[in-house]
Amino acid sequence: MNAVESLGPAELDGLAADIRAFLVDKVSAAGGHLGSNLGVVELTIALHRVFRSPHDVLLFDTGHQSYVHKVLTGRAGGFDRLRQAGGMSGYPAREESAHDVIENSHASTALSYADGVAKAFRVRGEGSRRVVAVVGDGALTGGMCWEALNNLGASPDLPVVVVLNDNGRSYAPTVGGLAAHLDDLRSGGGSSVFERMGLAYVGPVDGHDVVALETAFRTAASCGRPVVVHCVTRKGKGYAPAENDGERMHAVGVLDPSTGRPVGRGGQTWTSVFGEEIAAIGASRPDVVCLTAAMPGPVGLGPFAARFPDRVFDVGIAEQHAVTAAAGMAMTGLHPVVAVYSVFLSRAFDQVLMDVALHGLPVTFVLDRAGITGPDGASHHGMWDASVLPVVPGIRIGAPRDAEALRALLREAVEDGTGPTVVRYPKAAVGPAVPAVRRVGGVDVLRFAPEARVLLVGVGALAGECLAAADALAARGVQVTVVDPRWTTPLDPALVEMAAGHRLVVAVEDTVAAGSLGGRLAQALAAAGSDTCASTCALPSAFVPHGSREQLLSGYGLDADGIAAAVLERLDSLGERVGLRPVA
Ligand SMILES: Cc1ncc(C[n+]2csc(CCOP(=O)(O)OP(=O)(O)O)c2C)c(N)n1
Ligand SMILES: CC(=O)[C@@H](O)[C@H](O)COP(=O)(O)O
Ligand SMILES: [Mg+2]
Repeated sequence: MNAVESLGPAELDGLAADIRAFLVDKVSAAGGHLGSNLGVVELTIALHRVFRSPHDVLLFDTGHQSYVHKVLTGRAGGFDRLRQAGGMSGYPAREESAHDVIENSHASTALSYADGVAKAFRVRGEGSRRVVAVVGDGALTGGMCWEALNNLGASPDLPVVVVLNDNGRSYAPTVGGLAAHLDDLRSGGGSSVFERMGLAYVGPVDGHDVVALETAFRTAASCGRPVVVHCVTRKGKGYAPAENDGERMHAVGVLDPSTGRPVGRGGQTWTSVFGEEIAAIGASRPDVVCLTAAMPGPVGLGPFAARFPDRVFDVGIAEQHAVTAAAGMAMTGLHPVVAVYSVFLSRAFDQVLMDVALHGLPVTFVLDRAGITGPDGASHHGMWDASVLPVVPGIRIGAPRDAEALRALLREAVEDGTGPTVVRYPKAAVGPAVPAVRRVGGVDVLRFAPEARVLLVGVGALAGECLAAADALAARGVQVTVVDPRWTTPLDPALVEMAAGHRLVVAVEDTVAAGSLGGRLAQALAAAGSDTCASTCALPSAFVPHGSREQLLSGYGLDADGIAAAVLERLDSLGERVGLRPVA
């Protein structure tokens, strides 16, 4: 018997209140997902009273709403270091507990996992084990959910319980026909789409009444076939600052719990610079429209939406649809800007390749949270796009080093009518302006040392670290020229020519080394017969854990000290480290 099974109704109410207070206390201190977890307190308590985790398998779609599950499975102590390096993950983590299954924080996957796990139990003769998938109304707007529902509807003997956590919103209110249907169901209207597809339907259920939830879950558990339990909840329940917040405090930084106000954050971010500039562009370019996958606020489309509400399209958590709908818009004379987090574009690679690039369509992808993001861990770092997308024929990828460069690259991107363009930047405050001393071809020279035998190629936001590294190296007698390629794909011939004039070129990139600019530069130098040694300071093809962006970048040598050390090491290996002045 687990900790919650034996509790009576009064004790259950007390437990729910205690958990809510605990969540506000811990998440306001560490940052994390607050509104979503406040909304699933009773739901998760009821789950653990009815189902025997881990014998029965509990799956959380997206996983950002699994904090209560972690409390109920013995991990309350982990919240003091939530999402910190070496601390507890903000998502289910298999190494943390046998109760955790899905580590991927990308939405709309849990029903497919459920279909697979349940079919595997049947094949293995373990058909008595129930499979429960908790999915939000936002995640349910994702196409994979409907692929899974289609299969579940064809498998009447699978004991899968789909717990639909319907709070009516992702960050913003959930959009589309599904939202209208769920509204109908909430008001008791007609048969559900789920029943029409072959699943059973239980609900709507008050998602904050543990007894009602238990009854519904027991009914569902006993029907031995795929069933949807439609739970109606409130995001942010029990904490007024969350309940009154425009995004219900979906994802927060450190807060003052008494007021809900952010503590210590502020300053210009890449996102805010984008938001201002795209709104300015929209004023002079009526053909520019913007698309978001349920994240208008987080990607910075607020200013554009305020000025041009008819030119912003929130498609729900449906990146594949966003990209191909944008292709349709581009085919029809518009210039769409698809604003998504870098890592979420991964699931729409085919759409970028075959719906946009194959047709040479002018779609601009603005990828926020590119590179190491930090606290959201392995399935959130935007470390793949700049290494995967360069294979797309005709694509151009730009990485700004400062706010002015972002504005310029964005304008160049929306001016380009020949094919897909990408502008990518990290989850960080925008650093100080980094002026160029001159431009050669498309390449900005940031620091020129006439006798330099070393060329540092600083990509995007890491250009500042490269300048600091060059200072450190100069103090030790190693002269370095530093450049910013601006557009990292396609490779600028001026960059190749510049690199060929040096003994060593090191590209510094917030992306996976395989497919990086440094790798492509090495290939181009070899093809040109150059004996320049080309190298890259980048990320490994690995799943990088959570931590702060600064810590993780430093750990991978992507800060000034690490870059300087890498240059010295490579010079050493080339026998070029003569006459080195000792560190002062
Ligand atoms: C593929 C993908 N796109 C976007 C996101 C960002 N994201 C995280 S949670 C969320 C909203 C989820 O809404 P819902 O499923 O209703 O859960 P709730 O927070 O309301 O409980 C979004 C858009 C994501 N995790 N995965
Ligand atoms: C779970 C999810 O994908 C988002 O909520 C994400 O965690 C938000 O990330 P930011 O906090 O970087 O906006
Ligand atoms: Mg929701």
